[in-house]
Amino acid sequence: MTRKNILVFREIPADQLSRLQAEHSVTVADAKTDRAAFDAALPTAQGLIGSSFTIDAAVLDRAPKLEAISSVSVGVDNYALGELHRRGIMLCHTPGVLDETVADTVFALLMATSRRVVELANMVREGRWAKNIDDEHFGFDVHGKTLGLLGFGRIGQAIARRAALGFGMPVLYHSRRPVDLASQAPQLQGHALHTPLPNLLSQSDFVVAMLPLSDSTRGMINAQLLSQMKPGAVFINGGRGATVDEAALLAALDSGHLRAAGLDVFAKEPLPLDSPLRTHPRVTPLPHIGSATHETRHDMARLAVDNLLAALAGRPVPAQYDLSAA
Ligand SMILES: NC(=O)C1=CN([C@@H]2O[C@H](COP(=O)(O)OP(=O)(O)OC[C@H]3O[C@@H](n4cnc5c(N)ncnc54)[C@H](O)[C@@H]3O)[C@@H](O)[C@H]2O)C=CC1
Ligand SMILES: O=C(O)C(=O)CO
Repeated sequence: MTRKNILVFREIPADQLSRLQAEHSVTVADAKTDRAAFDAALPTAQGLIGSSFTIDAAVLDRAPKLEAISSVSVGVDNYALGELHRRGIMLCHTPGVLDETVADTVFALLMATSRRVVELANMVREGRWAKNIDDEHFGFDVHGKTLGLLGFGRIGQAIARRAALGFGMPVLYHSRRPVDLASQAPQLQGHALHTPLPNLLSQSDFVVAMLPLSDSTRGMINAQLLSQMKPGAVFINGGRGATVDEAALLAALDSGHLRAAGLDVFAKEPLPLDSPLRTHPRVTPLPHIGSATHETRHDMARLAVDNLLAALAGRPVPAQYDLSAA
C-alpha cells in the first residue's frame, strides 16, 4: 500500500498517532503554536487531521495534494465547506461518540446556573458563609421545569433524554424538521414535542441551544428571539458561540429579563479578557469543555483516525461529512 503524507495539525493521543505512523509518513505540527512547521508540511500533505483551526481557501491553496481532512470534532464550521466540495477534498468528522458527554456538560450548566453552584461554592471558599442559608441564596428547581431545545439532533436528543427521563421535564424542540420519534428516538415518545419557535420561547423555563454554526444559524439568537423568552428563564449555549448575539444576551441579563446564562461556547475563543461575559455575576462561563473528558476525547481521536485511514485507502469511511449541500 502506498504511504501517504499526513499532517497532524493538533495533538492526538499517542496510541492513535501510532496507528497513522504504521501506515503513512506523519508530520506533527500544531497549526496554532508551530505555524512555520505546519506551513512547511502543507504542500505535500495528502491527509490532514486535527481540530480547532480555520482551514479556509488560503490554507487549501497551499495544499494542492490534499485528498481528505479528518476533523477531531463533530462541528465543521471552521472548514471552508464550499471550497472543499469544489476541490473534491473529503471531509470527515466525529458524530455520535461525544453525544452523552456533551449532554452531561449541558446538564452541568443547567444545575450550576439554577442552584448557583459556582457562586455559592466561592462563598464558602472565601469564608463568607457566615449564617444559615436563607432566601437570599436560594436557587430554583430544575426537575419538572420545561426545557426548550434549539436543535434536536444527536446531542439535543441526548439532552432531552436526561431532561425527560431523569428530571421529569417536558421537552419542546425546534429543528429544521420534526423528528419521527417512533423510529428515531422511541424513548422520547410522549415526552418531546416539535413546537413553533415563539411558543417554545414563551413556555420554556430553560432554553438550550445545541445548534451547529452555519449561515442559517449565525446570530440566530438575537435580541428579538431573546425578548420572546419567558421572563426569568435561563439560557444555555452548548453549540457554537456565534449563533448568539452576545451584546443582546448581556442586555437581556442586565435588564433582568433573563435570570442566568450558562455558556460553554463563545463567539471568540478563548474568551477575551475584556468580555463582560467573563465576569458577569449571572453568567456561568466554561472554556468549551463540552466533549472534554479523557474517554470521549480518546474516542473522538480514534474515530478521526479510522476516518482518515479509510479515506486515504479508498475504503468506506465511517463518518464522512456530506458536502453536497455546501
Ligand atoms: N460545546 C462543545 O464542546 C460541543 C459543541 N458541539 C456543537 O453542537 C452542534 C450540534 O451537534 P449534533 O447534535 O451532533 O448535530 P446534528 O446535526 O445531529 O443536530 C443539529 C440540529 O440542529 C438543527 N438545526 C440546524 N440548523 C438549524 C436552523 N437553521 N434552525 C433550526 N434548527 C437547525 C438540526 O435540524 C438538528 O436538529 C455541532 O455542530 C457543534 O457545533 C458539538 C460537540 C461539542
Ligand atoms: O466536536 C465539536 O464540535 C466540539 O465543539 C468539541 O468537541
